[in-house]
Amino acid sequence: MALQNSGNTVFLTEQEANRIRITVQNRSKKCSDLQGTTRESRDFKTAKSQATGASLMADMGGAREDTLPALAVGQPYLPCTSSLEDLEPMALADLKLETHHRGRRMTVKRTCPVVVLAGTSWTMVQDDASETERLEIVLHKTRFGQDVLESAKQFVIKEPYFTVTDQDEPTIRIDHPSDLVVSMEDLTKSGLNLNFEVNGNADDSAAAEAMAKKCKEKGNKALKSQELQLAHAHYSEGLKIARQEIVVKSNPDLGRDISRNRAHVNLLLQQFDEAKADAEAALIGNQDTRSKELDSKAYFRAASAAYNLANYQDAKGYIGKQLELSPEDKEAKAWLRRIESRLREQDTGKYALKKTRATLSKARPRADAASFFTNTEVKDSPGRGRGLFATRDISAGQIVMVEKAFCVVWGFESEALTAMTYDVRDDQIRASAVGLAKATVQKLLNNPSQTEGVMDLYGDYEGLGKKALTINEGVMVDSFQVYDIISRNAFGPGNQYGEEGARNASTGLWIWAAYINHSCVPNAKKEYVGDLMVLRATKPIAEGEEIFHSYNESSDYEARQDAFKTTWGFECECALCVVEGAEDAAVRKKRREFVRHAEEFVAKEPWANAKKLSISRAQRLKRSIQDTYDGEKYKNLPLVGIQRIEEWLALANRRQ
Ligand SMILES: C[S@@+](CC[C@H](N)C(=O)[O-])C[C@H]1O[C@@H](n2cnc3c(N)ncnc32)[C@H](O)[C@@H]1O
Repeated sequence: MALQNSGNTVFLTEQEANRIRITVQNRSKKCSDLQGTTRESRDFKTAKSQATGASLMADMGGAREDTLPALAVGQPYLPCTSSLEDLEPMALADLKLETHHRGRRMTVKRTCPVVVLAGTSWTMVQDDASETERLEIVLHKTRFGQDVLESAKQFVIKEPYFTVTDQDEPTIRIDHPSDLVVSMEDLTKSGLNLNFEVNGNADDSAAAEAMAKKCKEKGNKALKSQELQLAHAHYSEGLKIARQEIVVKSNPDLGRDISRNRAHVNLLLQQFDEAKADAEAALIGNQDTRSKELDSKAYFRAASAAYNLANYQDAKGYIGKQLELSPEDKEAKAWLRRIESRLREQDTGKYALKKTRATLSKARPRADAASFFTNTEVKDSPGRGRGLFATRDISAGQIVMVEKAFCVVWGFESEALTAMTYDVRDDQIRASAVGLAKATVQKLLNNPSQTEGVMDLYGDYEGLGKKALTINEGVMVDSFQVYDIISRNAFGPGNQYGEEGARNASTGLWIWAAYINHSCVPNAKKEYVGDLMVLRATKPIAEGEEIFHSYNESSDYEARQDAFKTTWGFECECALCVVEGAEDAAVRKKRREFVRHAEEFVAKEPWANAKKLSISRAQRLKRSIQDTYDGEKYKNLPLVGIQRIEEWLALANRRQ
């Protein structure tokens, strides 16, 4: 992840790095020693107090505002890809340490309050045989703003992974949120038998209809009190019955009504794929006034879902249909204008960026704008994997591409979290945007149609592959795969709304821009308007030429190479790095010193009221850096070391 835009470079002392490394390596060793060991039965009281003590110790580093929590990226493992009904039940007593219990599932009840820590949440659970164990959810502990473990009392764990914490505490550990199924029955407390017996007689159909109606009413009530998840659960329960043949035959509109209502809840929960499908399933198609009114509502919901999925053409189609049914609907007309603006941006690359910027604030940090990609295409870039290439000539200053972020987590949002991660696979410690990875997983769980776009991005770990895999309980998302992709493809949109530090840097994922490779002599530069990335050409780019931007703008050759190696896993061989790398290390050291003086000067001296004396000093500083460059070798290359002091001089001279 590139944190350079936020100005928050994360430094880790050798001592801290070693502490993280040793903790993780010790745990890995412990885990392999313990593999397959039979679990010891635990008495609830002692287990709970042991776990509490250990977890307090574990969170000490993570709870302080001025430190970054350290997390281990252990050996990744795949999420469960089987439906619940294809898994064999197991009991807590069957657990073996450091084992993934593939092909098994376990139903447990929460028996104590949830302990919520910086990166994890844990609680104690019990099975039917009254055995007790610790259950921990790592990072993905919240969903729809609520702690997952707190949201229910009963859970089904798919293919439980039984391991130990860094403090030697045995625990069932959940890394992939799709491996933890929150019991619907527990949420709705209805105790309904959803597999309604279909005997085809009238009594059965009346009873089934009554049951589905009851679910719908409960859903409506929950929606009214803003309990969205609960409303969704009731509607889903109702739909399971209303979509059974016996009810479809006797009351086809019931399923449509519930679908229409669930479409609304889905929009509020940002589950746009299901919102769209529900809205379509709600369509009646009759020409009476009531049906037209209801269909108009359904089309509006479908349009809203499509808009949020950036399918503006679909959104236009749905709104068009709505306007056929309700030609005077003012809201629909306003939406049509909005959608047409997005289509214009998408097709022409013409934006009202000043106006868009003016609409942004901390309360509304995301831009209402479309992406523009037609000047670019993804192609192979020899030695660099894939890259982005110009499909036409682009002049300097012109827009190359504009992209609305797939996901941004702003520093002031509760999800923002940067952690130091130690990856046992390549022995590297990195500052990772774990908050962004978590938000991305969440977004994919909510909208499986987006999976392929994200999973096709560059990463080292193949995980579940590129396609969304869906089973009865929903889509499966491989969290390790997402972390991997985020660490190679995320950028920082900068501190646009304040409240940002190393621990909570703003970070985002722009899928199309993620195909752009790095060069220290780039031909494009990115800027941000909220979560909109605008990439402009800094020099003329010819059709077919590769687009490059800079992942790290440091003027220090060693620091740059280190960042490329650690964060991005490559060695930069651009023209500038070739010349700089061939220089005597003593020359680079001298330049580094001068640049440091210049940076201190820029930080201390405001250019606005700069006196002649300060300007002369700045000129001297610039010259001293300039003199470290060999004019002949750097003839066509940027002198990156002088850029900051040059900017300062330009501003100060303009004021004179
Ligand atoms: C954001 S992705 C860029 C797209 C990527 N090349 C792909 O195939 O999807 C970042 C990764 O691209 C590769 N990369 C980017 N710039 C490079 C360069 N100048 N030289 C070699 N590899 C580069 C590195 O593997 C890096 O981790």
